[in-house]
Amino acid sequence: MSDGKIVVTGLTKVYKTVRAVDDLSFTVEAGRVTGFLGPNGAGKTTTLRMLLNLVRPSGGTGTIGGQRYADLVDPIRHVGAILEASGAHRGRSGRNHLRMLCIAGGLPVSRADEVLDMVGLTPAAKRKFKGYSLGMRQRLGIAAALLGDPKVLILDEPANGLDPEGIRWMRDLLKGLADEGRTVLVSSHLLSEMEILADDLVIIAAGKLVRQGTVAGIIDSMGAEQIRVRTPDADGLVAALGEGVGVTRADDGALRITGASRETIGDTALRAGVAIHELVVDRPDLENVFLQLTAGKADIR
Ligand SMILES: Nc1ncnc2c1ncn2[C@@H]1O[C@H](COP(=O)(O)OP(=O)(O)OP(=O)(O)O)[C@@H](O)[C@H]1O
Repeated sequence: MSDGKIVVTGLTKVYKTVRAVDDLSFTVEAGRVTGFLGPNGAGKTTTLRMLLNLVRPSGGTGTIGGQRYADLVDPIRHVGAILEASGAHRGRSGRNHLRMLCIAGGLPVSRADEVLDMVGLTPAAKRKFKGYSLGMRQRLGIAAALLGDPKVLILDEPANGLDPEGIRWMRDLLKGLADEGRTVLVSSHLLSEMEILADDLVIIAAGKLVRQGTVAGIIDSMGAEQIRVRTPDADGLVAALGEGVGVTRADDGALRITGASRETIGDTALRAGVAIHELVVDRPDLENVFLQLTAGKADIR
């Protein structure tokens, strides 16, 4: 595999009555965490499964490092994936589960203990899988994905079932893996978490691409930042700010100002002798942007 870039071109999956994925194209760069977002039924899981050769596309292609997954030699050494809360034999220990995967993948069994350590499961290594909590199962899934030290990670809802400490751990782990130059493609419904975790986003709805770009770029594209100001002399402030500044008065009495920075507003108020009781920068958050971009496309098809 030359690089870890994922390229999806015109990917399509038609089930009998449903176009689950519809002429979808996007790219995912190495060295970055890319969030894969979409409402329920948007086609995320189907897309990831097509990339991993688990679902046959009706059209289009998905390649990883320039090759289709099916053509990769030794895929465990190139691509690690979690597609659902990891399954394992209920009576088998986490360590033995991983050792069996090592044997199946032609890896030294000592690798099992290394990845158990990476995901913080060493204390539970000998415990049976049936006694694992959902969060521990997710960690075991990540451990399995990391076995072959892959350049590319494809993770469907990896934070499912994790508690806040587990979510933070996952964030640090995935960011660290991307910093090492790996490609990390991760689907999630946790938008506030994605806003912190991801560098780039691919947003789909009803099987089609809605937006691709950096997190900041996508949020900024949905509207300029606003400054919320409270003052007992709104008219005085508006007059002092002059032309070229957009001001709306919110129901709660605050002014919402666009076209002027907080520094300009503060300095102008000082010069005009206008008291300021509150001055807050309001950026739209990813949740708002996501809901705007996918409005009406959340789809039970
Ligand atoms: N095997 C299948 N047979 C028929 N329809 C399917 C099959 N798998 C998925 N679909 C349909 O394809 C569409 C996309 O499903 P998919 O699971 O890929 O979406 P998703 O974005 O992962 O959704 P969620 O966020 O709810 O997990 C849905 O309408 C779903 O019902």
